[in-house]
Formats: sequence, C-alpha cells, structure tokens
Amino acid sequence: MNAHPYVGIAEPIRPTEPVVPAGRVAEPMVRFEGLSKVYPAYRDKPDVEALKDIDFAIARGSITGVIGRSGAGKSSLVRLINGLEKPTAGRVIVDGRDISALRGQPLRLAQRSIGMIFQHFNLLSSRTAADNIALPLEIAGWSKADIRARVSELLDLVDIADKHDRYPSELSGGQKQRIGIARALATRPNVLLSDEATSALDPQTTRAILDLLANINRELGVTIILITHEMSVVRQLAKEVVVIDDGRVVERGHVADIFTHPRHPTTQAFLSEALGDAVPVSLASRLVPAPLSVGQAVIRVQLRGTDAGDTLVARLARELSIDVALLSARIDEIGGQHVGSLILGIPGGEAAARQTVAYLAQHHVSSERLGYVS
Ligand SMILES: Nc1ncnc2c1ncn2[C@@H]1O[C@H](COP(=O)(O)OP(=O)(O)OP(=O)(O)O)[C@@H](O)[C@H]1O
Repeated sequence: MNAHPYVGIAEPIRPTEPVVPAGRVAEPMVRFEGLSKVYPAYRDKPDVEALKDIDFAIARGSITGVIGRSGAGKSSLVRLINGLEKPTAGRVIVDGRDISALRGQPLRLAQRSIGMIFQHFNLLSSRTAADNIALPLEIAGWSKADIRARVSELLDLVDIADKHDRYPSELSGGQKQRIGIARALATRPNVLLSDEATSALDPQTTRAILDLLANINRELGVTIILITHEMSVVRQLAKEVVVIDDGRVVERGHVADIFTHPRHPTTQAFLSEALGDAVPVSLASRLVPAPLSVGQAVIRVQLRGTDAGDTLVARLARELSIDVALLSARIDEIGGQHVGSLILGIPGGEAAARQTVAYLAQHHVSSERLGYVS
C-alpha cells in the first residue's frame, strides 16, 4: 500500500489507544510534549539538534502559523506531526493519539487524517486534475461512483471545476495548488499541514490561496498549520503564531500581540523585513554620520503597536514647533494597531533632534538616529 503523506481515508479513524478520554472538548488538535529531534552524526557531520524541548499545543479548528528561518526546524516539525520522523525525546499527540508511538498500519491510518500541501504541489504529471484528486480515494478503496462524486465536490470547493480534465502542465501555479488542496482534503482530514504552500506563488495568487484556506477552515473546521518563512503569510491568515529559531520556540501567541510587540531578535527581524525598514536608496546615498551646519537629522521611528501612528508626526510637529519632513513611511495594521516605520527629517540642529527623540521616548515610541542630510 502506498504511504504518501497526503493520502486520506473515507471514515474518521477510530483511535486504538486514546490518550485523552473522548468528549474532552478542550483537548487540542496537536500537542508537542518535551519534543526533541536529533539527527545522528553521519560520516564527518556531527549530530544535528534540529528541535529542542518543544512544548506547545494547537487548538482544534485554529489556524496557526509556524514561522522560522531556513534551518530553524520547520520541516522537521512537519515530519514529526505526520509521523514521518520519530522524536528523539518527547511525543506528538495528534487528535488525541500519540503519533510518535504508532508504527505500521495504525501509523498509516493516522497519517491519512492529516492532509498536506506542498510548495511545489507534488502533483502527478501523468494524471489529470481530477485523477490527482482521486488518488488518495483510490488508495483508500472508494468505489468509482463515490470517487467521481467526491472529486466533483472538491473541484467545486476549490473553484476550478472547469479544469477537471487538465493536466498539471496546463495549469497555473495557483490552479495547481488548488488541486493540491483538493487532494489533501479528499478524505476529510482533521488537520491540514501547509508546508510553504504559497512560497512559489506571486503575491496576488498567494492572497487567493490564503483566502481559500480561510474559507476551508471556516466552513469545514479543519485545523490548519501553516509552515512558512514569510511573515506576510502568517499575518494574512493565522490567528496564532509560533516563532522557531535554532530548533526552539522563541515566541508564541496571538499574531497581533507577537508582531506588534516582538521581543525576540528573530521576530523583530521578520517584522523589519516585512515592513521594509530599509532606508530608501536615494536617501541612504546622501546620509552622512556627522551633523551638518545646515540640514536635517534623519531619525527612524519604529511604530510597534501604537494606536497613535496616524497623528504622531502631526502632534510632534505642532507640540515641538518643528517643520518635520516625512522622508519615508511604511505603515501597516496588525490587529487594529499601527506597525511600521517612518523616517523623519528634523531641521534645527542637534537641539531639535534631541527634543524629537525625547518626545518619541515619552510617547513610548522607539527611534534611532540614522545620520544627517543636507
Ligand atoms: N534528515 C536529516 N539529517 C540530518 N540533518 C537534518 C535532516 N533534516 C534536517 N536536518 C538538519 O536539521 C536542521 C533543521 O532542518 P529543517 O529542514 O527542519 O529546517 P527548516 O526550518 O525546515 O529549513 P528550510 O526552511 O530551509 O527547509 C538543519 O540544520 C538541517 O540541516
């Protein structure tokens, strides 16, 4: 029997050894308990501690983003959730069952209740869209008539009913990912693991796929775990976020809280990248480190969860009587709070620059002197 991770089954699996008594509403969909993963030394390569002491839970029906840089341990976490890897220590409980303890047929059955979507779609090029979606149903032994009905339902769900007979080579990236999503959902899994599923798509298609995933979560109640290195994906879709760095969970909580008040340097770096904190090239080329007799001090203001972002510059200018120049601005809203960065030009010499920095600090807004321009 084929053991592709995306393959599902027709009926809900009956747990053989439930860890938690049935009916416990609060039981999360996925729970990591003291989870560690070490890949043993190989030839001249030392041991790799890919995951260290992971302890957190993912609520049923939630959409959780797991974000981290390359090598942080995201793929290892995915492989531990769907039982393709065994933990070195600890365990992973999925839907009440310790998946890390399952082997053979019970493991294959459990894997079928976890849908997977991939960055490069992993469709079979020799099969049409409909036949790709049908594959897990064929493996699960559905009848031809049931498969036909279910495939047609799924094509409607992902909104590409007209592509039924098309081959992957005839489809766009977004359409291929829709097929991937339909295939992952074919057998009604409880959990959908998305492993960088939008990383190969353009921003507009990404948006459409994320909207589709949001609808699926809302309508089918499937728990979605989004593995990504892109903060924008987490921000658009997830309510909860887990930041992994060097195999450890370094921050975790509501997306709005974490991204408006990032504490760990990795989270701060994700935010800066997403918001484009970089100084515009035309400004950077004119910046000098020492004050000029005539010119402006250039100050970068970090808006992190302040609700006063929209009036801050106006108030600063009015209250300090300074002709503040707005040299660059990037403001976004996360959970109703302003997040972004402004680059201000402050004329009036050192005294005005110091006053500005003090004013911002008084209002709990952090700032940084970038230099001076004439
Ligand atoms: N099968 C393996 N054998 C040995 N080391 C591995 C194996 N798989 C992953 N690693 C190592 O474990 C660490 C975590 O890798 P992992 O692929 O989980 O990270 P990731 O966050 O998914 O990275 P990426 O975004 O680049 O895929 C890395 O140092 C990686 O080299």
